[in-house]
Amino acid sequence: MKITHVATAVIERADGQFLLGQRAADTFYPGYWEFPGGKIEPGETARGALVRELQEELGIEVLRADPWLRREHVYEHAHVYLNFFRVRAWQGEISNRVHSALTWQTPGAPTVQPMLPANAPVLAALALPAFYAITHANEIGIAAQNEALDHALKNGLKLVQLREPMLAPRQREAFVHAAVKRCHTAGARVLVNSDPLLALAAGADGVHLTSAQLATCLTRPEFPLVAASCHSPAELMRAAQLKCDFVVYGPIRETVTHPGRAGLGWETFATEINSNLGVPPAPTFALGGLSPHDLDTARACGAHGIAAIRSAW
Ligand SMILES: Nc1nc2c([nH]c(=O)n2[C@H]2C[C@H](O)[C@@H](COP(=O)(O)OP(=O)(O)OP(=O)(O)O)O2)c(=O)[nH]1
Repeated sequence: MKITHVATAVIERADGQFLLGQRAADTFYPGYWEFPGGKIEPGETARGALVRELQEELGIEVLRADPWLRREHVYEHAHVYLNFFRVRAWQGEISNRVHSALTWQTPGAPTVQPMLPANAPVLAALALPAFYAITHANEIGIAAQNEALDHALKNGLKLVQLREPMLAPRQREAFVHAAVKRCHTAGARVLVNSDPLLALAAGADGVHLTSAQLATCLTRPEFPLVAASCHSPAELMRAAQLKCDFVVYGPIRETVTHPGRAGLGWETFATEINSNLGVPPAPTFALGGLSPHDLDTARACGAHGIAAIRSAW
């Protein structure tokens, strides 16, 4: 079946809610909810199609569209390749011109059903926050890390990686058990770096695989969340094949943790995460010498968000 290329928009208001439209009666999957967008016409870029579709469907002019996820799905009627953009800036009032209804929804808590089948992973990705904080108790000490973690959780941190390969096993175990409780009490999700058994024992939400583990892991570990560290397009592809929920990719800049490893820079980062791997990559957090100030640049390059060790605490 020939592939139909589609451009789709996650249109987001300043309060974080995003827009869904209900497919009209005369379409495939009538009554199903979808992101606004449509087929890319011959000669059009994905971005060009997005701008045109949002004008036609909603009467708005897109001011900025950041590339985000790609998804491939085979329906009975079509084999689609969806190019998702995040749209946070537009001009004009949204008006409903083609859908049965429009609704604003909260990431992670949609209240409408059914969704188009291709979109389940997209909705899961939308529920991931833009910032992924990584611990380094081995460097700053366990007490200081606990204090910093509590402070960050109080300020809204929602996704944490406990990355403590250098702590002695007993200390690491105690730190991880306590940190998982701290995160859950604050409503944050938490992954344990490289140790599925400890992640399971501590009740963590998932495991974060090192790139070496990614290379040898044959099936997706059984956790609600599985993430991986990637440093090349081949590793991005492997993570996508394993159905990782997200990856971190870098380093963007040279870091204290990896001295001598030159930074990729934003241009290479953008080229590599947007390259055609044969399989669309998982949502990607940029990593390596970054702070929340870099979020805007990361998003313009196609990242989901930013991951950080030092600037997180
Ligand atoms: N707009 C949109 N389409 C999606 C999403 N998810 C998803 O699988 N699709 C699929 C459904 C369609 O097969 C295709 C979108 O093309 P479309 O909306 O222009 O096409 P259509 O077949 O509904 O209508 P038409 O242009 O043939 O009249 O992509 C989504 O979130 N939004």
